[in-house]
Amino acid sequence: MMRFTERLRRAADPIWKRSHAHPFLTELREGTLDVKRFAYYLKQDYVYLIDYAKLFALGAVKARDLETMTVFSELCHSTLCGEMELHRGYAERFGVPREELEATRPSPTTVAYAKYMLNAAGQGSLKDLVAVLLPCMWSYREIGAAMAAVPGASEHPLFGEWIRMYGGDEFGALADWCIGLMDRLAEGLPERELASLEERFLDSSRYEYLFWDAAYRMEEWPV
Ligand SMILES: Cc1ncc(CN)c(N)n1
Repeated sequence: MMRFTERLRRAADPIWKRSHAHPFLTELREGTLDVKRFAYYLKQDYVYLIDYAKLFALGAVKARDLETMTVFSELCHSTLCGEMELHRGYAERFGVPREELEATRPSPTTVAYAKYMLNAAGQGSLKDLVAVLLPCMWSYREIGAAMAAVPGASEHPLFGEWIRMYGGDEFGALADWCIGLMDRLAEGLPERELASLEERFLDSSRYEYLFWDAAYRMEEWPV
């Protein structure tokens, strides 16, 4: 029988393909992305990750067993002290002080995506929370691995560090754990509930696409 996450991956394929083909990612892979766009992305991603870390904290609260609770608290810690350290390192290279990074005004897309996730997770149970966060972990792992396989991409003087983080084994193992958890939580659920989780997963996948697009456009509030 097909695993639930296989069904999710298939359903999201047209959206994920659009992300892989987005100029933000093709130019990042080729090393030609405008540094201004990359810096904009990192600042937006930094404030997005603050809410994302809260999502993991909420996962620890909603977990029903100690193992799940422990991994969610590790995910929260690794976001705040591992992933966001990458962003702080880049900010330092760009001469952006830490306070300025943290005070970044979230773009309309950043607000919409982060609040969508927190709202869905806050109102639902652990399976809803995992369905909304899964595209974030899984698509970055897929994007990172694809980029790391491009000869020379991981050694790029600017983008290499980003590619090594998301294409690396540590990030990959955490993404795998989230995939396994989704499958376990979906076991035995009626089709109506599976379809609702799939919709959550697809909406987050759409927001992932929008996030790349907003970064490429360097989206700002119109007024
Ligand atoms: C928007 C977004 N989505 C996912 C990830 C990977 N944690 C991220 N850094 N930023």
